[in-house]
Amino acid sequence: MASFLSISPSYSPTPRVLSTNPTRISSPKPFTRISCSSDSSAKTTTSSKNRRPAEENIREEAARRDHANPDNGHGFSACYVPFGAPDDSEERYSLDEIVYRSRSGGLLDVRHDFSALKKFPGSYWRSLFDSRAGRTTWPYGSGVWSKKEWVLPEIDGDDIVSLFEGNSNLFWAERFGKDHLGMNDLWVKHCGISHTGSFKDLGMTVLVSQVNRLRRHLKRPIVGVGCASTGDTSAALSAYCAAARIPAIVFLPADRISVAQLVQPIANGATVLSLDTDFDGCMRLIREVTAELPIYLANSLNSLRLEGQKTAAIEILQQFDWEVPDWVIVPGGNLGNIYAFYKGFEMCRELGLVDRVPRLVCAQAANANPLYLYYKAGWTDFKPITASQTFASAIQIGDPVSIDRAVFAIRSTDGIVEEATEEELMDAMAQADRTGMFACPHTGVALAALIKLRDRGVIGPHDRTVVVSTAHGLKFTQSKVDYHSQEITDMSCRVVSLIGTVEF
Ligand SMILES: Cc1ncc(COP(=O)(O)O)c(C=O)c1O
Ligand SMILES: N[C@@H](CCOP(=O)(O)O)C(=O)O
Repeated sequence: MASFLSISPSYSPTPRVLSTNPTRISSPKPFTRISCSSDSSAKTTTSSKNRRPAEENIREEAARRDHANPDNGHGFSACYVPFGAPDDSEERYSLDEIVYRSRSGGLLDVRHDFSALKKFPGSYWRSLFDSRAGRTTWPYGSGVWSKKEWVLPEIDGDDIVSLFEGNSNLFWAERFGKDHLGMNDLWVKHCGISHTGSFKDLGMTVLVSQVNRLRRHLKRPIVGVGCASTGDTSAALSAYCAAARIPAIVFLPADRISVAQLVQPIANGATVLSLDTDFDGCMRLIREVTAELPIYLANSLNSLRLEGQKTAAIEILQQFDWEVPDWVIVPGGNLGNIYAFYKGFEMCRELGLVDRVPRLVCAQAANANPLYLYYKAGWTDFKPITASQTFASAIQIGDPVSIDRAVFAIRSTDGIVEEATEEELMDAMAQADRTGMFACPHTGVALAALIKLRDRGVIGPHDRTVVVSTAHGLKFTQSKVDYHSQEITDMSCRVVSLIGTVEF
């Protein structure tokens, strides 16, 4: 397999543009990095053992680089449109507007100007993204901002709030695939190896950067950013807001998130409200609060988040050297992420980086399965449910805001929705741990769905399959303690590891 971090030995920040139509793509002069020595605008300095003057930081260096190359924009742009709107829809909003819903009350989507992006062939984008991967150049060292032109093309690098998120591990799950599934090409995309321990960092860097732009640059009177959360969105929001000196407020369902998750926003100095309701109740409340007060909404109802999350899909293709896997399995709750994956894959197809998209599987806990029920009913008559308690507590959601986005993603990829009972997800998680993982229960849901699809022969032994691990197991240790202590009512805990003390 190709290494994700492999940079061509003759690394050049100006990728070679292969074009069959040189007139359309004439001298794109893309993203040139200016070396300090040749840049007359650089400050004079006493020492310059690195590529930039000693007193300059990487943000300032990037600003100088952009200042010296004002044509780097290439006219890339994006705006909000109603979700599913035709290309010529007149309803559209600047990303600098504060708007979460279309005129008819439906979802919004961020739409990029594909005619501008298509001026460059897929080979150009592939080599541009590859040249930036895993480096430390501001802001492209981030896995999200390495795809800046496809994310928020117009934001100034100076407004970006990044903790160099993304570039997460995609590893070959050799033993789990072999021992439990008879598979030889099973992979885990570990989005939980991340700054706050979940994939939410990918979307939050984008949303908080845009808020930073609105506050600093455009002087909008936004007093803070708020979200409802089952524990991961709140952690990511708090971290990015703390990094940017922006106040954050988080609404959490009392007693339904792990201690590790709860302590994250507290440590980051966010205002934490623990409410006597479930996630869906917290979501209703934050929507009311953000409609009334100058507090910006950070949940994935806000389509900006998905622009960051979609980069995990692009990264998977990049890590496979732009080969497309057959299946990608994503645990679903509020259902923004399954659409984000679809969008990332589909953009790569439409812009010529790859020639097809993988089939998507959305995996839900049986105790919180509104999408699964809808799928089983042949997509007729969606009914929100009251989700029951599940060890996969971050997806205990009965009324997902992105239901329409998820249906679109599944239908467009000939996808599947599967569910996992508590016993199935906990056993799958424990089995995975025995093969060297330390999976979270949500990843257990995805693995349990995979086991079922293999048992039914839907996924073949040689199908290249990616399971998306959405959070780090260390955030959910109590579920593992309960399992291995065999303290769970009505669960046989058949993959238990004995816990005991030995006296010497
Ligand atoms: C760890 C984890 N996995 C999966 C999900 C599901 O993602 P989505 O809500 O985008 O469906 C969430 C949050 O909802 C989560 O926190
Ligand atoms: N699991 C999420 C639930 C909220 O989802 P969001 O993507 O709409 O923010 C969480 O961690 O809060």
